[in-house]
Amino acid sequence: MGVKDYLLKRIAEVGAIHMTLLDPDKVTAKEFKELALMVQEYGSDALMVGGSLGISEGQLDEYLSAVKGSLKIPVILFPGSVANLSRYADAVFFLSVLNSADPYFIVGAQIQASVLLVKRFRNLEPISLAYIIVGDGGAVGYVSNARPIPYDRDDIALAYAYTAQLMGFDMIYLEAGSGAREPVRPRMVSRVKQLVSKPLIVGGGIRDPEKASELALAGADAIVTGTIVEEKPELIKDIIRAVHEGGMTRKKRA
Ligand SMILES: CC(C)=CCC/C(C)=C/CC/C(C)=C/CC/C(C)=C/COP(=O)(O)OP(=O)(O)O
Ligand SMILES: O=P(O)(O)OC[C@@H](O)CO
Ligand SMILES: [Mg+2]
Repeated sequence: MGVKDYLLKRIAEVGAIHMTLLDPDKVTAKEFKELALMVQEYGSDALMVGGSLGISEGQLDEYLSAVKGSLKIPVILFPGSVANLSRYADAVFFLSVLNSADPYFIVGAQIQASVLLVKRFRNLEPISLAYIIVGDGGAVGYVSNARPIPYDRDDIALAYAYTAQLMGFDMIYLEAGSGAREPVRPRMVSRVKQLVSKPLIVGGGIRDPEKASELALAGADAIVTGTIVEEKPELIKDIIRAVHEGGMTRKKRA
């Protein structure tokens, strides 16, 4: 089974899945492996690997080849640039920053990456992703020259998300930015989810089980946490459980 189908299957089973984002720029290769195995043990459904700045192709190969074979959950690249590809991953989020003001981040980097995927990385499964930056925006908002959607403008988020669905993206990601002071608001998530049927990923600034559960209940199909596992790994077990419980509760209500 491909990675996209696996994610869809897990979403159907548990209502909402958890994905852990590890940034090779922030941890050593040894810590990377320990954290990846730890989140797998606690039930995280997939590992995303990326960062906005500071990762080289050689570093990705080194970190990922060291976990290949010992991880059962899929490794999905979350590239901050065309250089962030590695044959040791299972899939790549083929992302487009829909609300960037610079066409390079909407389609320019992607045409460069597409050639590499055909010529050098045939084993990577591309999963197209509409990446919509909200609120704080974090490093990714700055680097991709995004015009972040204000936290309270559900109507604009909805317009972007529905556009993404019409354009045929596999998945939609509402991103407040890594380490955001405030995550995307549950009301925005629930309004987008009411209209859009594509899997909805939510991330940025989610630091506790309560917020994770609230967003899963509001309609997030996948919750991403990154910074918390680097800073307070002891919290991750409860966050993963909260996502799955929130997802199951929403599924029962539906
Ligand atoms: C489609 C392919 C293969 C490449 C293009 C990739 C593009 C357009 C990237 C531009 C947008 C960008 C910078 C995305 C970064 C996504 C990401 C890894 C976010 C998480 O990083 P952060 O955590 O925000 O940043 P830190 O480095 O501060 O942790
Ligand atoms: O690091 P955090 O704040 O968990 O954000 C994760 C992810 O949404 C960033 O791309
Ligand atoms: Mg980060």
